[in-house]
Formats: sequence, C-alpha cells, structure tokens
Amino acid sequence: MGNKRHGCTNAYFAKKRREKQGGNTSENPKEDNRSSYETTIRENEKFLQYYKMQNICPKGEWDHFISVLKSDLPTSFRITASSNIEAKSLLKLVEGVFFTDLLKGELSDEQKNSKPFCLPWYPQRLGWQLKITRKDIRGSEAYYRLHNFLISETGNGNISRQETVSMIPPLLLDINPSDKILDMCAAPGSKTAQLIESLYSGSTSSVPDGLVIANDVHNARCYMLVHQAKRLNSANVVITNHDATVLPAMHLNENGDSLLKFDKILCDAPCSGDGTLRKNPDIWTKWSPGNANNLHGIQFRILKRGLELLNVGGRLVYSTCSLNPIENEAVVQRMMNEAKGSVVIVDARHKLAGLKTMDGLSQWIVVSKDLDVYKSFDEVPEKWTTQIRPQMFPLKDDLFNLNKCIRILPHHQDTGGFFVTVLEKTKPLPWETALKETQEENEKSANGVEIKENKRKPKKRRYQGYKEDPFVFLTNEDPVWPEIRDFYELSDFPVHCLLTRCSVGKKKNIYYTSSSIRDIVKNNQDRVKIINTGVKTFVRCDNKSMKCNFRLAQEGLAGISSYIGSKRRLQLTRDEVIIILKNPTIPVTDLDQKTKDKLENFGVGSCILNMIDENFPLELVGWKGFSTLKAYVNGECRLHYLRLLGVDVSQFDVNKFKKESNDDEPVDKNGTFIEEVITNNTEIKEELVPDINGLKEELIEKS
Ligand SMILES: C[S@@+](CC[C@H](N)C(=O)[O-])C[C@H]1O[C@@H](n2cnc3c(N)ncnc32)[C@H](O)[C@@H]1O
Repeated sequence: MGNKRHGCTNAYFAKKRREKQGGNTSENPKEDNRSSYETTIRENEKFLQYYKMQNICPKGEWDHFISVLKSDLPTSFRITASSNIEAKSLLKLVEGVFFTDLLKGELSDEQKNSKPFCLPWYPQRLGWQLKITRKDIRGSEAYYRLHNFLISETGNGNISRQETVSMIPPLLLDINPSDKILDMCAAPGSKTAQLIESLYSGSTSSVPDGLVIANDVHNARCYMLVHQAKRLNSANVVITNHDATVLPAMHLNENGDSLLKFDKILCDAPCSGDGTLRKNPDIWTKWSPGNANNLHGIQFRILKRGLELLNVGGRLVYSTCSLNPIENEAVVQRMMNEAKGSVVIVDARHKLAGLKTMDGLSQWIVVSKDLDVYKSFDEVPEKWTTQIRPQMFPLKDDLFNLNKCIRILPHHQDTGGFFVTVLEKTKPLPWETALKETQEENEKSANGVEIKENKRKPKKRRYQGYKEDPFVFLTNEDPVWPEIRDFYELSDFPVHCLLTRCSVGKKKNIYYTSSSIRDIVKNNQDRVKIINTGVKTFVRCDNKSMKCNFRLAQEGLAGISSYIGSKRRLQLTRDEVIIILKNPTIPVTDLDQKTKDKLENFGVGSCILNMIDENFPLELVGWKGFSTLKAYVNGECRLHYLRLLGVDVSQFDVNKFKKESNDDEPVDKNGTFIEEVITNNTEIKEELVPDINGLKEELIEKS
C-alpha cells in the first residue's frame, strides 16, 4: 500500500447526508443546529419488552444496559496499521502530543474524566476510545487541535474514525499477506479498510500476493468504498457491485475452468441495526420485532453464498450490529444445520483479551410483529408464516456450540452492541459434493463431451447505476509505454498490470494493480459489475520541458518505486526534506552542495525524493524545475510528513473558535501556502500546479 492519498471527501459526504435529511448544511459551527438527535425520543416499549424476554442481558444489569443504550456513543479511532514505521510514529504523536496537550487545557470536570484509553484487545496499541462524543470534540475549543488532527489524518488515510465494536470482525479473520479476501457487504467500508491494512501489515513486499474484493449491492454505496480504498492506495483491491446472495464465482483464467475461492470472507450482513441505537437514535422510533424476522432470510442466503465461495480450511466471520438472536444465532444455527458437519464455530474470544463479551444464546423466543410469542412453527398463524420461518426456532439442544458466538453489550465497555461469529469450513458443503457428483456423471454420460457448470452461458444481468468506463490493460506495444519505461528506467516492470479507463483518445491517468487483481478484472468484466480498481501511478502532464508525458503520482509510488532506476532519484537529507515540505518550491541554490552537484545533470521533470534515514525511509514524488525543486504532494500530505518528522505544525492549525477574530493576523508564506492547498484541495488544482509552475519557470529562465 502506498503513501496514503491526500484529499478528503468525508466532509462532502457528511454535507450531502445532512442535505438529504433536510438538516443544516452549514460548515460554520456556530450555525450548526444538529439538534434533531437530541430531540429524538429514546423510548420504545416493545423494544424493552422484547429484549427482556430474550434474556440478552444479565438481570441485575438491565437498568444500566438501557441507560447506556439511551446515551450518545463515545468517539473511537484507530491508527492505520499498514506501514509499521508510520503507525508507530503517529502513535507516538497521538500519545505524546495530542493527548498530553488535551489534558493540559482548561477542562471541565467531566472533560477531565474523559481521558483517552487504548483498546487493550486492538493490536499494537493502535485502537483508541475517548469518553466523549464526536459532537463534544467538534463543539469544544479544548479539543480543536485534536479535532483538526483527526480530520486531517483521516482524510489522508492515516487514521480511521470507526466505532469500537466495528473494529472486531476483521481482527478475527487472522489475515496473512497472501490471503484472498472477500468482503461481501462492504459499504461504507470501514472494515474493508482494516482488511486491506492487514494484508500489508504482515507483508515484506510493497505489493502483497493477497487481494481484497469489496462488494456491495447498492451502486451508490459502492462509491463510498471507492473513497475508502483510495485513501489507502492499494493495488490489491477490486470493488464490485453485486447481490451477495448470488455473487458469481470469479474466473481466474480466460477458459473459466479455474474458479476463485477465498481464504477469508467477511459477511457483515445488512441488519436491523439496534446495536447502533447510541449512534443512530432514530432507530428507537422505527424499531419493531418484525424487522428482524424480515431480515433473517437474506442474512442466511448471504452467509450461505459466502460459505460456498470459501476454500476448505478457510475462515468466514459473520457479524451484525444487531442485538436480535433472530438475525444472529438463528441465522448461524440454520446454516450449521444445513452444512451437516462441514462447518464449525471457532472460539475466538482469546483474540479479544481484555474485552468483556457474552456467550451466544442457545435459546431464544420467536415473536410476530405484535409481540405474540410462538414456541414452535406449528403454533404460528398462517398470516405470519411468510415472516416467521421454521428454521428461526432454537433447537432443544445446542448441537453446534452456539455459545462460542460472541455478543457485546453496550454497557460493558461503553460501546455499541454487536454480534460476531467465526466459522471454519472443514470440508465441502453437502450440496457442493452433490453438485460435483452430478457434474461428473453428466461428463461421463456425454461420452467425452465436456459439460461444465461454469461454461454455461451466463444470464444477461441488468446493472444499476452508471455504466463504468472499461478497464483497459496496457501491453508492451502500447504507444505510451516506451517513453515511460525509458524516462523512469523501469526494468522488469509488469507493464500488463498498468491500466487506463479509456479505450480511445489520450490516456490521462494510468493505474497500477497487482497481477492477481489484473487477472480477476480481465476475466470477469462481463460477469460482475466492477466499479473500481488500481492505484493512480502515472498522470499525464504534457510539460514540454520533460522528456516524458507522464509524471509520477504520490499515490502509486510505493507500488512501483522498486522498479525505478537511479536516473530519476534524488537522495536528500532530513533537513532538506523538511525545507522542501515547508515550502511550495525551493531554489536549487538553497540545497546542500552534494544535492546541487547531482542536480547539475538532472533533467527537468518528475522524480523521486528519497530521504536518507534508516529509521524512517521516506519517499516523495518531486518535481525538478530548471532551477528549483519541489515536493509534488498536497498540503495534507505535507503536514502529515512534517508531523512525523517531528516538526511543530501547530501554526497551521486553524482554531475555528478564534478564526473570526484572527482573520487580520498575518500568516507566514508557508502557512498561507499549506492552508491554501488544504482548503482548496482538489485533484484539478494539483494537476494544474506543475504546468503553471513549469511554465512560469520556463518564462523566468528564458527572460
Ligand atoms: C452493515 S452494512 C455493512 C457495513 C460495512 N461492512 C462496514 O464496516 O462499513 C451492510 C451493507 O450490506 C449491503 N447489502 C444489503 N443487501 C445486500 C446484498 N444482498 N448483497 C450485498 N450487499 C448487501 C448494504 O448496502 C450495506 O451497505
């Protein structure tokens, strides 16, 4: 995974969401009237009756459970784990600067009790929870530096603000860098991001062998996945848009005689979401026991398809943010019953040391939406038999060790409610074996004529949403390849892993994927709707002074850097990198003599700036002008690296509470520059900057 992308659209999504909800769209905190949640009535008599009957909470804890459910959710976040060195440096900064700072400020008694704490079960101390809500952080001056920091580092993928319990499922998948992973219901993608990070965190290669396919049935929500994946700059991800209950097995080659099976699958199913009542209080008014009954069927079908796509020996995690056994244990029990011993429930609690959990239920009640309780399917009146299914009832004995399922109750750790189960496939599912036998018989009876399931003509599918541009992979014969290859001295580079999104006309961006992702995209474009893949690696810049029409993109640098020769590399000292990051452009004359010497015969154009530091290897895309050098990265990225290099960047922190009164204060040249790039941080601007600068430089030097 490359250096993370810099450009935040979180605010955009939040604004759109508020617009849709008819709420305030203002970015000014003083005008912010997000009070609708405060006025939501957090009561529902049926909810209380139902869960009392379900016995999901120990009797003496009921009142505590309900009072916590009615309160707002605290903030939690995790530091991106894909690059160990960066994660460690950021952690040092979080613990050493922001939290210490925070506790030094003028705090109310309540705020003093809100000391951040590290989630004991999250690896490498990278998961954190604060005893304050997001609203508190947004609305209090004492937290403005932390708030700015979280927003800036979230935008460029170094931090993810994620609900504590939602961090659990990916951890239980035990991911290795070579794993083929499927995220069946992935949007908006916080767990997908964790899956991608896990692929990289154990890998010694900048492009691991494994892959992540992130899928969601809702076309619009798939673009949230695109946003998530882009923050992480991974060449190992594909985003697909398909109904997970009938997700086709992907072809690994052109003949379609080799199908992709996954080593790890996350099935984070659509659910009634009553575990998220603290975050989404409007669920209080909408809640009905009928919702769970209506979801049970689709949850089961998604889980079943997941197990079909799983390798024998592979692991699947089924999770929901619902407290309801009909969506949880009943789904798992039904699946275990059909799997007939080919799947086992794994006890994974030891992976969550320090987290208080409850055992899965082995007995529960089944009710209609009017809260009438039925002990067996025979008692269910006909009018409810489409909603209540026989498989929803608990078996008399717990034949499948449902107690190994994991429940998390909100009041135990001040979190949301959650359900998670780890399943392992120990042999083919009974119907997979039967299918294989029928297939073999068909083959025999056809007397040598091969009839293969996967060779049948696929049904024509109607796709929703935009028609995506094609994914066109480059070949050695592509007209743009020789100039790129020669300019960057790319040796042994897998050119067939580069792709564009246009089949005719000038190529603008060139993306890079791992070779397994390339095979999947090439062989399945007609069968599954592929929304996005690849990390931006080369960008057309048409600068006449450069001998190649494509510059490097910071996003894709980590993936291809090892292939690039020495001609376009510059070794810089730590101090030089700091100066370059602090300034928009610097004259070559300001650099060390060694660098000046090297730059004498260094052609104009895109290059790699390598910082010489064993403990913190840093690579940036740079631009060598006629007599200047600059880092070709945006403002957030500059701030990030300056922070990691120990530079105090507090001068760039905008205190929105004081902003109006400070408007007249002069800001130094660097401050203005960085702030400008952050606030106007658009791709278009980034694309334009070098050309304008190149042009300016050319003019200045010519005159
Ligand atoms: C609980 S959310 C997933 C949250 C996500 N895993 C995360 O951590 O950000 C459930 C998702 O399932 C999707 N979904 C619903 N039905 C689906 C189906 N039949 N196939 C695939 N996805 C589905 C919804 O669009 C929704 O995005």
